[in-house]
Amino acid sequence: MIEFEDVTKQYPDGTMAVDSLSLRIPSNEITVFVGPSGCGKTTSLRMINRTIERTSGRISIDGDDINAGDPVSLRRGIGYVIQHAGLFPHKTVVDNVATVPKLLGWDKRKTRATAMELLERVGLDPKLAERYPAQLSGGQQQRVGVARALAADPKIMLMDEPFSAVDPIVRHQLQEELLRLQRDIGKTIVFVTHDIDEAIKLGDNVAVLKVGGKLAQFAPPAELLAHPADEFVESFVGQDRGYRALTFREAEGLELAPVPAELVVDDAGKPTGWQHNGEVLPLGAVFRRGDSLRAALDAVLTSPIGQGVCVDESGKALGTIDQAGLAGALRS
Ligand SMILES: Nc1ncnc2c1ncn2[C@@H]1O[C@H](COP(=O)(O)OP(=O)(O)OP(=O)(O)O)[C@@H](O)[C@H]1O
Repeated sequence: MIEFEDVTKQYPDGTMAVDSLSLRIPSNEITVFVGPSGCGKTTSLRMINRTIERTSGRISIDGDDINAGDPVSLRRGIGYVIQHAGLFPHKTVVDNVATVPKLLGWDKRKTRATAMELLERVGLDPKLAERYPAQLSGGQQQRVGVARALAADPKIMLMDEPFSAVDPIVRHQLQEELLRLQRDIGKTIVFVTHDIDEAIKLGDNVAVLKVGGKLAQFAPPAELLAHPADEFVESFVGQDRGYRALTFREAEGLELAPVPAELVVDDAGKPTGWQHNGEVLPLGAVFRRGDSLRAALDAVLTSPIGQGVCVDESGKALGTIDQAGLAGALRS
């Protein structure tokens, strides 16, 4: 656990960047700092690896004050990923990833094997290993940045707007991959973003900060959406928070109607489209039992006849739900 106790950062020009911040960041989970520009997210993050020193208060990792030891050994246990990846332009991809293991004096073969394994883990083709950063796309560079931060197997990863500089589709992929990776590696991740959707998607817990570096709310995303602590949080999470909250409600309990005759299925029972007025219309999105109500709503909205199809793990149609059925579930 990383604990902030009454932590303040005032820059020499008098700017109060972080004001009496107290919170507990649980181990092996993703905690997101979110808030408008200038609210002190980056300052809070960088105080954890002491690239910015706090003015007062205490920050501890598993009970030990981070100021007790020297910053260099502190940083050895903390990976750091930044916007634009911050890769060394004159080093190849594999050498970028191997930076910290080399500094730690690992033998060459182990270093290279670890670097190659990590590239694969973050979804990069090993063929890219000998390229230079400028020869990669923005999304690929970010993946290398994540691999580099993981190279020395740190317990903690600090990520400062790591996906902000890439287009929305790549950003979505990187978010999905971070969640997949986290299921395997279970690091303590502290992630900074100004994007509330990203915070809600990635965070096990979300800290909403206000300008002046004050903590407005610290809660799991579902709680933030259902019970914003004040008007600031309410306006920050947005007017469509009710819709977003559907992400956290499962489609498990929906009462499905039997598969209708108009649904076209293949030999394996997988739906392929809708028979309607003599033509076959596209299917639209489908959802699974374990998906969220948001996925079920999406299936209803994208179906050409307003019927969302629920499928099992093998993709076989189980039944359907329409707007009325969904509305009933939303009210309950
Ligand atoms: N070195 C510095 N000297 C003086 N003020 C600073 C310094 N660095 C940051 N600040 C100020 O501290 C406040 C918090 O900055 P910080 O970078 O932590 O915010 P942020 O929430 O990460 O912002 P953004 O989303 O725009 O990156 C801002 O008012 C900023 O201008």
